[in-house]
Amino acid sequence: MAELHFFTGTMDSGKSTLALQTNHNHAARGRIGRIFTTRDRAGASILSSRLGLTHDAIEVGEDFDFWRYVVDSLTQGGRIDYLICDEAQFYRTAQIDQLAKIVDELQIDVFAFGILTDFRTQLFEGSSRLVELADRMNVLQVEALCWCGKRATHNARTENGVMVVEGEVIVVGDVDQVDEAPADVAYEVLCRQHHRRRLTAARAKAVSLAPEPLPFG
Ligand SMILES: Nc1ncnc2c1ncn2[C@@H]1O[C@H](COP(=O)(O)OP(=O)(O)O)[C@@H](O)[C@H]1O
Ligand SMILES: Cc1cn([C@H]2C[C@H](O)[C@@H](COP(=O)(O)O)O2)c(=O)[nH]c1=O
Repeated sequence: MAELHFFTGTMDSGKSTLALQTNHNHAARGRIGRIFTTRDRAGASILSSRLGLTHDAIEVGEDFDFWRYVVDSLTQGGRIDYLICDEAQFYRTAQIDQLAKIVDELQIDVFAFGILTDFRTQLFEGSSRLVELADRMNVLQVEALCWCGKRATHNARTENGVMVVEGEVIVVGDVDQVDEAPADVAYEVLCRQHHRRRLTAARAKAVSLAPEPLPFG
């Protein structure tokens, strides 16, 4: 039976690496797949991992129709055994619904990868629908760590080095500054406590270096 798999973790937890490994393992056994992504840091129609691997991919635009794409491919004599879908947090609800229909009606495995929540700690549209529909939800085993050493569970956004909790939901960027991001935007993974307190690594360092007040009075 085909299944809809959702692999999730914070930014920098290895999702894109696992997406490429999954594709490699299936392709190595003669299965034929298609790779999709959207708004990858490396640019359009590329799936990139921080380990240096990249692969051509089909760019998923706002109006892309997975069901139509797969049905058209099969009708034209193509073969599809599985789909790899990276940055799935950015997909629309209707697109996740199409992926579920492809699994159920065409018996094609779908492996979706994405972060669960945005910088405000709210579910992304695509991830929310995947949580509702996936046959299996898997949290990445390689843990990204907060600066304090605890498991990172949340993604923080900084502007000019200061953590923010308001703004556009989608801003492509990296845990280090990247060329494509607005000059002042970056991300940092944090544990929940430090996300709640808006305590990034830089702020924690600044606080710890602040001089003790002198014991007057
Ligand atoms: N120089 C490196 N050596 C070993 N592992 C690295 C290196 N750089 C990045 N990584 C690994 O790559 C992971 C990020 O992989 P990636 O697939 O790009 O993450 P995601 O798609 O979840 O954002 C990091 O958590 C780390 O484990
Ligand atoms: C938290 C958050 C992230 N993003 C963007 C930043 C990156 O381009 C991707 C995540 O990619 P990764 O491979 O998992 O590192 O999402 C965003 O647009 N909005 C956010 O709130």
